[in-house]
Amino acid sequence: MSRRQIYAHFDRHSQQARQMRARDLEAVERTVHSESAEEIDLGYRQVRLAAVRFPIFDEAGRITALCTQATELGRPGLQATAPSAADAMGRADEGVMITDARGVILTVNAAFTRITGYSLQDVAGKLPSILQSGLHSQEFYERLWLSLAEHGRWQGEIQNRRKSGEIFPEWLTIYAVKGADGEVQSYIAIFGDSSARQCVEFMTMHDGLTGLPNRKLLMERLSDCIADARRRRDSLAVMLIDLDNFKDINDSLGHDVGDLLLQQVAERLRRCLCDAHTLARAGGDEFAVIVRSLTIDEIRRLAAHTLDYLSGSFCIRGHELSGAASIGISLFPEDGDTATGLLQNADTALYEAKAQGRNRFRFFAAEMQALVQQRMTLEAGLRAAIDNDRFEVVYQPQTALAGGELVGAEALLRWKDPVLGDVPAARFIPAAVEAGLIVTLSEQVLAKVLSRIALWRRQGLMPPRISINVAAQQLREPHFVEHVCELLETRGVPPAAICLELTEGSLMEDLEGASQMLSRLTEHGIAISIDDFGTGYSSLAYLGRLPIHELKVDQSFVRGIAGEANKRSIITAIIDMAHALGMQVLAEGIETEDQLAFLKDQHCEMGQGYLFHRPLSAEAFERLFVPCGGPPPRASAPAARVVS
Ligand SMILES: Nc1nc2c(ncn2[C@@H]2O[C@H](COP(=O)(O)OP(=O)(O)OP(=O)(O)O)[C@@H](O)[C@H]2O)c(=O)[nH]1
Repeated sequence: MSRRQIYAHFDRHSQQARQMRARDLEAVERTVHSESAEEIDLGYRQVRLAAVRFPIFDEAGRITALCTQATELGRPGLQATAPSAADAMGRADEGVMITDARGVILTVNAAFTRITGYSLQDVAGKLPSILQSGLHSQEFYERLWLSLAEHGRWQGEIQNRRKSGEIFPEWLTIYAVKGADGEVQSYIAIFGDSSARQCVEFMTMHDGLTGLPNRKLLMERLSDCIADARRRRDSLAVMLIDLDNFKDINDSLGHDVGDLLLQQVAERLRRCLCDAHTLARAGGDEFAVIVRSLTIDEIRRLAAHTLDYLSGSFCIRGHELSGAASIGISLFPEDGDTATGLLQNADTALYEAKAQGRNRFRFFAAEMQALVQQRMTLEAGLRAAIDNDRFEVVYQPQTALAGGELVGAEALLRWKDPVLGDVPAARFIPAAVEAGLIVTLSEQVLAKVLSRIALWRRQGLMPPRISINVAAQQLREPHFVEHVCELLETRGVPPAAICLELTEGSLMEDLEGASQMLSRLTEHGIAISIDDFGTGYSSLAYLGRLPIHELKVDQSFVRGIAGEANKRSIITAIIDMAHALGMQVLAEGIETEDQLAFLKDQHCEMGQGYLFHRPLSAEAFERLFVPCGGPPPRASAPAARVVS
């Protein structure tokens, strides 16, 4: 190619680029779609195109992109005539419908027939309402027509009905085509499911993981449904479905497995809820359902059915996982008449369902708001108390029943909040569990107690063995044993100086895992005590297999010593069996001489309670220590016996 030919080649292309750009700019400036017939010289052949340009708008009505769809019309010479609109429409992938200014359908293209099932003969002369699904409110259509009148276009997702009766979502753009006099001459509606534009729009309105409508689309649909329910005086409810303890699955098996579970849950929900209800992913592990035209009883049954349906296990990468969930429900109009209000109150009801133990549904009730508010205040207070180290550890002494000497103490938490005042442990511990703060809090206490023991030892004092409570959630931490050992080592505290107290329930959650963990703790020389013994359902046969040093008889039994023969029998049985298994027994909540006498009679080794001491501050407690040189307190744990 000569230099002149090369220049000519580039000239031709830059000229074509300028022409195309001019057409793009024109479509952008006019903010309407435009159609044109174009010829492109590819150098090796001429191409004739029917091009349609669509501006793509953001929510504020600004143009964010321009989409050009061009269809080759054939080589010049093969097709001598200029492309007609019908020709371009016939080749388009998207459904196209053209109406006159009154909305009467003039023509449709082949893609329209493919998507809707209606031929041109079926719809010519009819109104587009032939496609209506009945799922949109009057207000929805009013907004559509208003937008067409004001801006000359409308764009959005619409649920339409095919000739077969099936309802389908489509991304629709309608243009009002005006004549020179400014009057609307016709409307062009373009819809389909194969263009990049629709794909982009779909992505902004749908959740990428599950393909469900996202929160944005949920809010739009909910607003439409509210308007529709108001107009038709129909019922409407919002169900918020949140998976229970989903975080544990992410934490233990990884986000990938969590993602797969979310996808399968979405699929199961799709199957469980028929098309009449709109399902969306509201965010995280939360799904929302817009329930239309059901009575309260029907909604109740739907919620119970949904929980049932989800609670069947899911098999993901070889793991059997639970899809158990909680549901909060709000009703229109009594619980709110806006999308935001209904969702907020469904969320409050959901919070209540979680607080009451999960795997249940709750309808919103006005009094829940106060409860939720209280819990949120408590949770915020807890977070601040943890951050600002506002918890005080007090020590309740433990006494040998036979000789009366000090043998240990249980570290107990006290919280005096600047706003909430004294908050009892029975209130803040469950709240910390509920808020997912119990592990952080327990670790803080452990570190605090070990630092105090280290300080006493540095001061030459000889503290007795200190018992520290361990939460069930801590046992699930994979590096719990290492963490405890590291804390002991860095503070220079011997393992025998502490005893870890666990509840029966926390062991029974995963007996195998707990057994391994306890073995490792005792191998390091740490004593183990079972708290609140007798209140759970664990059998001594199970516990006998675990390396446990001590059983604590729950104070409810001790309180019953005076008047309830069965409580006395239970205590006797616990003590006898514990001794047979090589464990010592400590009775909690001893308040009277009679209780003490009975327990001594049964050879219960130790006790704690107001009869001996109330919980004491660290300073008051240390005054009980035996001075150096005196008889040493029993700081070392008795050997645990494992019965196989
Ligand atoms: N795998 C995965 N996890 C997500 C996704 N979005 C949010 N999450 C996680 O989902 C969890 C949801 O938190 P919560 O609902 O408070 O936790 P939960 O364990 O289910 O607790 P409850 O709802 O109180 O039973 C968080 O740990 C998020 O990190 C996602 O797309 N994929």
